[in-house]
Amino acid sequence: AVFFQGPEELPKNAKYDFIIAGGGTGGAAVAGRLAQNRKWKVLIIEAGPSNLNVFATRVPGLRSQLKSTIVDWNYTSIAEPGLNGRAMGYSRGRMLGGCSSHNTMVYTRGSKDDWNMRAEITGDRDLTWDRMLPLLKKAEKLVQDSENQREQNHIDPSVLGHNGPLAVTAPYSSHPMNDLFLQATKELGDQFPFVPDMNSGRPIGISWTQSTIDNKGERSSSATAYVENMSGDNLHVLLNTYVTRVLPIGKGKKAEFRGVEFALNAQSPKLQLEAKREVIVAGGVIGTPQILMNSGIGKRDELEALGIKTLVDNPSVGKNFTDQPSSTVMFNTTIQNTDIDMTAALAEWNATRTGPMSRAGEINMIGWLRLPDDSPALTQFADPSPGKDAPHIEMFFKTISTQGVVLPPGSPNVTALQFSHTNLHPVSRGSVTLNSSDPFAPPKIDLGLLTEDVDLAILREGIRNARKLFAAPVFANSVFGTVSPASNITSDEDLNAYLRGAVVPIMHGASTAMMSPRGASWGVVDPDFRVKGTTGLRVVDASIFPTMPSGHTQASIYGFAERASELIADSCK
Ligand SMILES: Cc1cc2nc3c(=O)[nH]c(=O)nc-3n(C[C@H](O)[C@H](O)[C@H](O)COP(=O)(O)OP(=O)(O)OC[C@H]3O[C@@H](n4cnc5c(N)ncnc54)[C@H](O)[C@@H]3O)c2cc1C
Repeated sequence: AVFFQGPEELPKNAKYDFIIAGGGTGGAAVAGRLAQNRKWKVLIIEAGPSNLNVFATRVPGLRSQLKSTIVDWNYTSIAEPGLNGRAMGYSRGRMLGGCSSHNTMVYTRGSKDDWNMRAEITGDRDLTWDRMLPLLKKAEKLVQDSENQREQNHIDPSVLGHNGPLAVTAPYSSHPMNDLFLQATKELGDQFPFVPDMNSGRPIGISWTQSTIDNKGERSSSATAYVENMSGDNLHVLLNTYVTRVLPIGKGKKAEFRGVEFALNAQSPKLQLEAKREVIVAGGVIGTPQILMNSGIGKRDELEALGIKTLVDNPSVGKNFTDQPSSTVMFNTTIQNTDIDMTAALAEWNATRTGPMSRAGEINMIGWLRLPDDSPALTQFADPSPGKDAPHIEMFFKTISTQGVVLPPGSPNVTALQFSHTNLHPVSRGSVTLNSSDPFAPPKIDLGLLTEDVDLAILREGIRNARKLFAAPVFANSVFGTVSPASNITSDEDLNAYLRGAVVPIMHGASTAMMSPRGASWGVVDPDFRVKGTTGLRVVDASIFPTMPSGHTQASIYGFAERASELIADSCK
């Protein structure tokens, strides 16, 4: 690819077939695929810098150092009514690769039911698990970890793709917790069976974690996979440049939005370019609705109240914001801690690309819980999961440490097994709306978390079931009661109070430009990713998700990006 550090460097009279607004996970993936046709000139316009000079994006173990830096948008939500009025920090990557350049790298395709439900909601049979599988595999490249450890029984090699650009592996440490979990799967096999490969379509139980890390112990992102690895000089990347609007060209019946307006910053002049074929908006769950609304595509009365002329009246833009509510649960434990000597670990990574810095964590197992049918959450409320192959809760085991444990003053130090405990299929919805007609002004973000009682009920049952998991015989002498929530917090009322004070968004925001059937009176894009009521304009990122996956979001985005790339290429034949 050819990089430009700002609009002044862009060649005069440059002409592009496709312009991608936002070079994040979806945007860089679709750009890289389109640019494989060397006859097409493709331009990415990305608000942030290149990933290439950001050291911490390369080192898996340094990922948490990227949050709240200049390569993060550092959004803040409103005071959330469901979270005791707490305003939440909301991290989004602001560099080439977007969130895939700074996320935790967990790679989860979700369950078969997720994709089948997406097909049902959108009326597009091509989104079923069976039909999406070849596209997911097209993105993936199963690699051995950088320590060349045997992956037998950690990954089923027949499940993942082998020839795609995105490296996926299951690196592991020698921490004793991994074996303890395997023993627990034998003792509690009914509810927590061992899952040989969590990406095989039914992630229910305990499995080895798969990560987007390559064989050299470095992060694999949409930037490294699709821009660095595969592109030629027909892919141009305009960095540090903010897309303010997409613009209609001509005066057809359906507005042809092939124009893009952009600027270095709020003080600099706005420039325009016209794509010969299409504009693809990929600004992510917040950036995409913001760009659409600034362009006059949104709910008429909301836009007009800000003085923005409505070009396409679509009340769904920015609505349906969905994220998975999560709280850190902690169990008191005497198992060996996972603390590492950062300096030594970094020296090891620099020398040999091995050790703790080459992994996303020291505990390498992940837990997926499907609540039993007679669980109070499912007898009181309609089951929000897409089907019996889908878990309700994810337990992402993070650390065993005294660090991060917050107890009342004067309490003795406690070493805690800490994990994020996440409701994968929330029913609560939030929104992204504009605060002003200034395209640079951060939008108003309402996460909407825990505004529906069923979401609390699922989390409560998740905690109760986690307590059952750690009551397995194998943990009898090493894992004791929960310290967060405290062991005496057991009633619905007490758990609700705890959760409202503890839940945070897991940062998997989606669905603010949701895909719906062609002709539907709701939704923002058709199943071919085209923005309803327009031509020449598509959206490819997490904002189009019809539903959340039973897991993390990046794999779904790569799958959608692969599909969009094929549809776009087909429509240009
Ligand atoms: C801290 C964190 C940890 C996570 N961990 C995981 C994980 O382990 N596994 C997983 O699967 N998912 C994880 N996720 C979620 C996942 O990474 C995201 O859902 C996904 O990468 C989002 O992809 P996207 O294409 O929708 O948007 P993004 O990747 O956010 O891309 C949007 C891009 O558009 C750019 N942009 C926005 N507005 C403009 C504008 N006006 N002009 C120009 N450019 C613009 C942004 O800078 C960005 O590069 C995590 C997310 C976070 C924040």
